[in-house]
Amino acid sequence: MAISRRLVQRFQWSASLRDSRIVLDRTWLCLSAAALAWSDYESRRRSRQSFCETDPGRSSIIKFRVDNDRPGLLSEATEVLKKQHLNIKDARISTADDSRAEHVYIVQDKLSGAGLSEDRLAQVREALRQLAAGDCRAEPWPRYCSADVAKHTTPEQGIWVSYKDGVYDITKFVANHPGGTDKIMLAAGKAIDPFWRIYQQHTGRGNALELLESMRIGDLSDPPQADDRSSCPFSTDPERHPGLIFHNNKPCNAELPAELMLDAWLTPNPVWFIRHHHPVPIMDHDQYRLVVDGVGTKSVTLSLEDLKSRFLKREVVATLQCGGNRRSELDQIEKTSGIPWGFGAMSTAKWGGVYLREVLQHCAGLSHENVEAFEVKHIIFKGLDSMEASIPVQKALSPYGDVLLAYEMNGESLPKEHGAPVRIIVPGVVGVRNVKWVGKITASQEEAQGPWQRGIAYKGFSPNVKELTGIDIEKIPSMQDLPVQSAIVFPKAGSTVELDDIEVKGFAWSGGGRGIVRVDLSLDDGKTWITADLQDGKDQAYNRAWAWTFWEASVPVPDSLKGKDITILCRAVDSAYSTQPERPEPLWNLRGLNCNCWHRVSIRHQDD
Ligand code: HEM
Repeated sequence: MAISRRLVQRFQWSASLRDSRIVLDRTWLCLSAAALAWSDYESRRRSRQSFCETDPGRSSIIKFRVDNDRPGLLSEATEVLKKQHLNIKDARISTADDSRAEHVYIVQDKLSGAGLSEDRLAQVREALRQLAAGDCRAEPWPRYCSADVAKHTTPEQGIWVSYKDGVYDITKFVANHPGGTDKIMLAAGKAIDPFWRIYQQHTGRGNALELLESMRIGDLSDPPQADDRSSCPFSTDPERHPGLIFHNNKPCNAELPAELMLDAWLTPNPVWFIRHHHPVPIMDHDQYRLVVDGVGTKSVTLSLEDLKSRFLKREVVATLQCGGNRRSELDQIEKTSGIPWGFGAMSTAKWGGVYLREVLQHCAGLSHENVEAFEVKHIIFKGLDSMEASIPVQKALSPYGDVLLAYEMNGESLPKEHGAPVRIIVPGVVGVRNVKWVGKITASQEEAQGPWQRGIAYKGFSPNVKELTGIDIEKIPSMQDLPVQSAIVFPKAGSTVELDDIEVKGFAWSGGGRGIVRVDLSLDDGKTWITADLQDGKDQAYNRAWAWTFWEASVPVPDSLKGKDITILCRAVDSAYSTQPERPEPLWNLRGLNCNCWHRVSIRHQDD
């Protein structure tokens, strides 16, 4: 029976850990990619050109087909392989409806770091046969050279890439790539190593390496030389505050720790959350030029000094939140794809700069008449790091939209980390539109290009959508305003409280400038509620409440819960009387965006 039809269950070794931990991988991406990769394996093997029967290559494949699979056989087999002094780079099982199964192990000789000679393969085969009746084949992993990889650049020929010493068939994965089809296709037929040196989020904490390994089809006979560390594009990134919670460092993605969140309504600059897509660009402020152009404008070029001297300085207090904030809660239902943020991918600052609308209208001549006449719909921001995003022209030009070209943050010059010399602040709108290090602003009839606007990165799908083949992504609107949000910051999950009243503190915020009208807390899963006192941020202007509102409450512990585990939950209501949904399950989406369900914190009450 073909492997594709019976690949219903798959275990994957984390190649980087190489320990005995088996990871049961249920991600949509892995499953579909793995199923397809393995179903294609046999046919590719038959047609391969440069497979060398005698050269052991860098790894070997052990295929162990058993008639009667049983629980624990995988562990027993891996023990046998370890005793044979093998590194297990990957392990998978495909099971049929009956009790037959095929175990596939990718192994490497511990001593030589290479695949196994014919003699060693025979020994391994014999050792495995002692475990269960069935057929055991051991063979070298197919070997290809870069020239073979280069021949595979279209869906018809298969889209292949190489990474270090591996060759991968990514044909079926391309449409599901979170960074967009255009970006991944840049590497079709090539080594992805140089691309991943820039986008190092792939080799950080996420699941990209595991995904890639699931698509492996062979070894690369002429791998690129090891990275030249001195050319690391991140070597000039700024020093970072050690108190941040780092998810990645290249590029940096770090969140504000809960312990520091409520210390000040304006988050201190050094502990502001960081969400980068690239290395931090180095920019001499005297050389900085901002180009403003596009349909309905007369093109202008402005220096930092022009912005400071030719326009009134404005100040706006705004909270920014990443669209993936609280993604880790959705990951608990089923792994999504992206940084597993807690609730700290948001922070607040007083931004100083000039109104974008004043630059567009008074300097570049983008009047309301021109917007109508030239059918301008979007304002596109291009960052010097090659990030690109856009917002609707209505938001950019609204006298109440408060979109800023910011050169100050909390009274200081904008730090490099946060976009110096100039960044965009789009209050009330998802963080990714607040483009840092902005070099060009363009009025356009079209949205910005790229994965962060048109790709899947910031688009919300229904919980049913687990893979994107056949879905017209362009038709799904990209995120702009964010929904109402709140979280309990204190007490911390897992802590113990002793008093009869629990002091609970947190924040609430909503997109689109909608203020917070109420925050409710419950200790009995929403049967009864206590209303919190709103603190800093409660008096912001109608529909211009761009910053978060802090809240606190003293919640009496009922006798029935004294001395027990208690789950505290909160939900906020915004000025549109929209409130947070109860459960995360109906919010689950492929990219893990917009998680704003009731926030729950479990603690223990200690009764004296
Ligand atoms: C070939 C195998 C590849 C795999 C398995 C892969 C996988 C992934 C995954 C899982 C993510 C989400 C990461 C996260 O948000 O934490 C991602 C994002 C991304 N990928 Fe890839 N990728 C591949 C190739 C590439 C290539 C060759 C490029 C560039 C030319 C690229 C560019 C990007 C970009 C720009 C993002 C978005 C990063 C961000 O928003 O910060 N990827 N990829």
